[in-house]
Amino acid sequence: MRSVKAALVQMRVTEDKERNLRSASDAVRRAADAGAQVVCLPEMFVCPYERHAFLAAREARGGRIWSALAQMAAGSRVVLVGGSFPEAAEGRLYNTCFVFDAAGRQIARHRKVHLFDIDIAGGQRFRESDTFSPGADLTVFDTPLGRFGVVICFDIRFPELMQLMALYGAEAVFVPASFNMTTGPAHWQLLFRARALDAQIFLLGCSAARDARSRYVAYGHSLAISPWGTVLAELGAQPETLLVTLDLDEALRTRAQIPVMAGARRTDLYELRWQRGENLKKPRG
Ligand SMILES: NC(=O)CCC(=O)C(=O)O
Repeated sequence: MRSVKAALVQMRVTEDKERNLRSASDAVRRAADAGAQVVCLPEMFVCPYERHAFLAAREARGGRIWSALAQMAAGSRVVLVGGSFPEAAEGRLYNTCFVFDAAGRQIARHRKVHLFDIDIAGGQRFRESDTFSPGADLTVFDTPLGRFGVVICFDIRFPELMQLMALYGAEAVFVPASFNMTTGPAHWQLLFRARALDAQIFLLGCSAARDARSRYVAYGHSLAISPWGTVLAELGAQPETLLVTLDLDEALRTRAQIPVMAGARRTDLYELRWQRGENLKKPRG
């Protein structure tokens, strides 16, 4: 069995960037001490989920946040899916996740592809595109533990993205996230289970802990779903770290038994294709 121990850090996010970095670093260290090999942080783990906070916390690659993440990975000897932070680049801002190997080297970068613009009558309203530009990459990366993918929060609503990552060999996809109190109770678990089944992969969603005093209230409920659609573990709303062991061969077993992602697709009738595939590893057929 090719097993991987993963940790999802559902941390409390405050206005204080340095305090958030310390909380993240302590949690990564504790997760590594508990045996985690890959650790994921939440979307925007350095600042509250609000436009003014995004602007105040923005930094370039190589800055304080990026360097702190690299140190966390190297110091704890884990693969680190570094949540996300407002990345300043090319005169724009992106909602970006950097991934580091256990030596602290950057091995992937995902800029959120689908920006969170919703307007629900009597419920949550948000316009992420007022602040951020969208990314344009499908992010699949190799580690000594297996081939993984990363998307950010609202990206989970787009089944094509997860299926494409599965075609490009991802066995587990990490999702730094921050759902809210309108769509969280209604859609969070359902979306993760649906996407895990669509793509026949492990899906791991890592949210910030809920803070009822903040303007944007995160749902919490970080969770891990198997390629069979089973909820392996799910947290509540409080700060806590979820530890879960993934049997990566389950993705292959599931595909062999129900060949949705392995042979049964009618590619003579329809096609699933990443338009900018030149930088990606070969798809699995
Ligand atoms: N931060 C986000 O992208 C939130 C996505 C969300 O809440 C949703 O319903 O989708």
